[in-house]
Formats: sequence, C-alpha cells, structure tokens
Amino acid sequence: METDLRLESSLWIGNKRYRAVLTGWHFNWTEVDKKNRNKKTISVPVAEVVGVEEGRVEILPHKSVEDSDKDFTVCYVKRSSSGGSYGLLWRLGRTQFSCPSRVLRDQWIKHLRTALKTHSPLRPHRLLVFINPFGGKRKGRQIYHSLVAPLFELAGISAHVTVTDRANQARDYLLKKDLTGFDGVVCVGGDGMFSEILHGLIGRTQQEAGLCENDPSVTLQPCPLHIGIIPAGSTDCVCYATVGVIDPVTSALHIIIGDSQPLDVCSVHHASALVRYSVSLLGYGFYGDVLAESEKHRWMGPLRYDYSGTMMYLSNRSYAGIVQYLPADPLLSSPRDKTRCLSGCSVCSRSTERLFPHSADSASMCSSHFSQLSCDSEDEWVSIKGQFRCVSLTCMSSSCPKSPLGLSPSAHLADGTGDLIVVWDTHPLGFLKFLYRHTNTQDQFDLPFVEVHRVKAFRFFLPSDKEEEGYEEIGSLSGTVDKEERVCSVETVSRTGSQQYLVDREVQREKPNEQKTASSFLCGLCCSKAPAVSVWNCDGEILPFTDILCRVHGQLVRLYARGIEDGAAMHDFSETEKSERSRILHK
Ligand SMILES: CCCCCCCCCCCCC/C=C/[C@@H](O)[C@H](COP(=O)(O)O)NC(=O)CCCCC
Ligand SMILES: Nc1ncnc2c1ncn2[C@@H]1O[C@H](COP(=O)(O)OP(=O)(O)O)[C@@H](O)[C@H]1O
Ligand SMILES: [Ca+2]
Repeated sequence: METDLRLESSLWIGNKRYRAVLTGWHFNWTEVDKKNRNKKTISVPVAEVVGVEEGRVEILPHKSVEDSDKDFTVCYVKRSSSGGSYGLLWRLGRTQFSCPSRVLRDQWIKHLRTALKTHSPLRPHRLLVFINPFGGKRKGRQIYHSLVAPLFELAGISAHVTVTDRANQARDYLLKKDLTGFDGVVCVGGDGMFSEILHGLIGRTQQEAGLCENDPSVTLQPCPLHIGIIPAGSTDCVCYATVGVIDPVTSALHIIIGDSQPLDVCSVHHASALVRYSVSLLGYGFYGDVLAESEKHRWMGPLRYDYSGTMMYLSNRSYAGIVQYLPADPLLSSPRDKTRCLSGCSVCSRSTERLFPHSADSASMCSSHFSQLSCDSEDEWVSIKGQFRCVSLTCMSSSCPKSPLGLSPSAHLADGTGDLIVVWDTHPLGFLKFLYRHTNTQDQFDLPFVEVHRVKAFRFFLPSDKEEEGYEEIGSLSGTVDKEERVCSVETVSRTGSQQYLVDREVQREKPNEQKTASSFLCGLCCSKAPAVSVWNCDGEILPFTDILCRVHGQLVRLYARGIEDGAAMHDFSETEKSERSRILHK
C-alpha cells in the first residue's frame, strides 16, 4: 500500500519550485532554490489533510474556485498556540500548487484522495447536527453557520441540521428515529446538550442490543456512532477535557478528519433503575447546591455559576453521608501519580486491551469484570462515613476554562475508572483553599481534609438518624469532631456486608487560630439555616434521588477528538512556547 501511494515530483507554489513527496502517511513539500539546495520542509500527516480540490480554491469569505487545469489546492490542519488554554488551536491551512501538466495534477489529486481514504477510515460523510439555540451565550446557531458549516461543506460532509425547540428533543430523536447512513452526531451547545446526545445514543444502542440499562452489572454495548462537540455552552467541560481548547473551528476540524477518542461513562442507578449517565461531574454537596442555585439565575448565562458558587461558598454548608467505593487496581494508575492523560495515553491504550480483549466474547468479559457489583464480593467495598463539604465522582479530568487542570488532573478519559473526591467538612478558609487550587497548578488533593480514590463503582446514601448520632458520639469521643468549627470525623471501613467496624481516622485539623475570626465572620454572612440534605449535580442536571449506586463503563462512547496534544505535535512552536506548554502540561 505504502509503495502504491508514493508520489514525488516538482510542484510550484507561486513562482517558487518545491520538491513534493507523498509517502502514504505524510505529504511533504520542500523549497528548492536556484542552486538546487533544499530549504524549509512543510510536512502534513495525510490523516490531517482536510481536502484536495482541483483549481485554486479560496475559502474566505466564501468558498470560490478559480478553474485551472494545472493547479490543485490542499487544505489541512495547521496548529497554533492557544495562549491561555493548554491545548492547541487548530486552523485551516491552505496551499495552492501548480503542476507542469494536467496529467501530473490529476495524478496528485488521485493519490492524495486515495491516501486520505486509506489513512482516515473514520472520516464522517453524513452527520446529524443538533443546535441548542439557548446554550451558553445563546450563540449556537451563529457559531455553527458561520464557523462550522463552511468547513463541513469544504470537506464534503453532508449535515442534517436541527435547531432544537425544546429540551430533550435531540435525545428523543436519537432514541426513536432512523439513524441509518449517519456516521456521527454533533451537538452545538454545552455539557447539558452533550448529555442529551449521550443518553440518546447509549439508550438506542442498548435497545438494539436487547440489554437492560437498569441493571448496573450488565456490560453495556459501546455506541457505534461517534459524537462531535462544537462548544457553545457555559462550562464546556467535555470539550475542554478532550480537546484542550474551547474553539469551534478546532472541534470542527477534529470531526472532519475523523479523530476518535473513547470515553468512560458512569451509569447512575437508584433502587434497581437507571437514573442517568455521567461523564464529567457527579457531585453532591457544594456542586449540587451550586447547580440548584444557578438554575434560578439562568438568565445570567455562564455567569450564573460564578454567582451561585460565591453564594454557596458563603453558605458554608456540609452534609452527612455514607460513601462506599470499589477501588480500581492501584498497580495500573493512581489519581495522585502526577501523570496527565494526553493524546495517545498509554494507560488508556492498555485499558482498551483489557476492556475489549480480541477474541473474548463480551458476555463472559462483563461478568468477570463486574461480578464485584453483586453482593457476594461485598468485602472489596470500602466505606467512609462522615460530614462532607462535597463528594464528587469524575470519569475524566473535567478540566474546563474555570479549572484548566480540572477536578482530578491525573484522571484518564478512557481507563474504565473514575476518581472519587471526598472533601470532609472543614474550616471555610480551608475549603476556599481547596476550591482556589482548581484554578492554578497547586495540588488540590494535598490538603488534610481531602481524599481521592480511583474507583470502578461507588455508592452513596444518607445515614439513618441513629447512625448519625453514633457517628457524632464517636467523633467527639476521639476528639476529631468539633461541631462549631465543623472539622471532620471518622471513617468506617466495611470488610463484609454484615460486619462493619470503625477505624478512627487521623485527627484532621486545618484551623490555625487566626482563621477562627474569619470563619465566624463568614458564618455570620451565611445567615439562612442550611438544609440537612443536598442534591446530586449530574453533568449539570439535578438528580431526583440522594441514594445512588454508580458504575464506570469503560470506553462506552467515542468522540471526534484525540485528547490533549503533547509536545510531539509542537513542531511549529518556538522553544519558549514549547517550554511554557510543557510546564503547564506536566505541572
Ligand atoms: C475561588 C475559585 C473557585 C473556583 C472553583 C472552580 C471549580 C471548577 C470545577 C468545575 C468542574 C466542572 C465540571 C463540569 C460540569 C458540567 O457538566 C456542569 C454543566 O455544564 P453546562 O451544561 O455547560 O451548564 N457544570 C456545572 O455544574 C458548573 C459547576 C461550577 C462549579 C463552580
Ligand atoms: N430548545 C431548547 N430549549 C430549552 N432547553 C433546551 C433546548 N435545547 C436543549 N435544551 C437543554 O438546555 C440545557 C442546557 O444546554 P447546554 O447546551 O448544555 O447549555 P449550558 O451550557 O448553557 O447549560 C440542556 O440540558 C438541554 O437539554
Ligand atoms: Ca476514566
């Protein structure tokens, strides 16, 4: 194949001569000066060629073609530094080549197009597009029509576009309508809109496979259609964590070239029924309260989260709960290992082999992988009981513009695990420190009232009144609970379903004397009585239940993305840019 696709000849760009070579994987052109010396080479991976057209094509302001039988135009992905974000911005590069003859021109076009087909088999031809006109700053329609549609047209993609009239329209379409002939589904909106697509596609796939989504021990069927996200929402966390930038053009180019990024999905169950799926944030306590408060202020747009975040911080709330989790294999990775899940991540690649071994039939694989969810191996579950500021589970880093490294900076997109973050009740300034560390490169887990565990499954329930009394008593006896300052407490470890025993936790005090005055001041601000129970924020939706069981399904869906790109792709950058990016990426 490689030899068939190879082509080499002189080509002209303007009045300069170039030596052009197509090797199969790469298309390179090198300027040759009058003395036949080679100058700078431009090398484009074939997989990143957007399109090859006859003639001299102009793209902006609209696509136009100047017909000429010796010219052809190649459009491709060009990278540029993204300033603030840690991913790379992609732009459309375009070069017009002239050939000495029409025959050679046709040969170049044919070879390049064949190479494209061979090396990017996942490029979409037909896409379903759903635009939420009310997401984020309400610019979804404009973003799609001015920035994305022209690129899809250039790449020869046919798009069936729906601007939604109501919530869940996209989900219902995917659950019921004929999807034959579509390669993928694109959402233009935020994490809520992505979640609609996720629910529609996962539900449809399980219906067709005859699988029951309610049963957490069932291994779900991975979705055959890819999902593309054109960011136009408020948090845009799924886009940011899988692409590294919030930029519609970059995302459109990832879709066009058929990039493929598997993603873990967590199913959330209550009383033997599926409640929802989550990929980014499943959060109780602070994040639940912020979401509930923010819904009252939707008119503020994305700013509603800043406002509600401040209000909820000042409310100084904490909640009692019992958290139980099934730990993931600590030999594979850890949430404190300081690694980053970058494009081509080896932890995720190894998980693909583990999750989908070549020949194993999926039924036997699922039962061995997930027997732990049934009661017979209850002894592997670890249990924590106490008073918490927040309890969160995230299947990926959940980085977003507000938090460039995310809720769990070392989490993996596609390793079949989630990170469970437990923030015990603490002093207000301690909690502020925890939150503030999400916005910079300091480690938010390096605080005595925070713990993080890599898990395969997780349960949460409210303690019975009796248990709550017992816990407070034990806390006070061991000196670890200071009710007034709401410092945290006691851990319960369950070894078997029936026999539980208590293990006193190390005293966790994070309250230097000088913070007490500030604490009283802040408590004065939050005059309203805090409720005893919070709500779950599930990727921006409030769950109607508090007691839940969650299981992570490895690589259940695929996005048109490739994860965050590392230095290998930085050949266009200066040394200063490279070292700055490395510093951010590798913290
Ligand atoms: C003192 C500075 C405090 C800064 C705190 C920063 C913490 C940010 C963590 C953000 C994690 C985001 C996880 C993603 C959640 C989204 O699924 C969800 C819905 O998004 P959308 O559909 O776009 O509206 N967003 C939220 O729940 C917002 C959480 C904001 C918390 C402050
Ligand atoms: N036409 C519509 N009218 C009202 N709500 C919609 C519409 N289309 C989608 N939605 C819902 O809007 C919610 C928020 O959408 P999203 O695009 O995530 O914006 P944001 O990031 O600002 O929250 C989603 O839960 C989605 O189901
Ligand atoms: Ca994961």
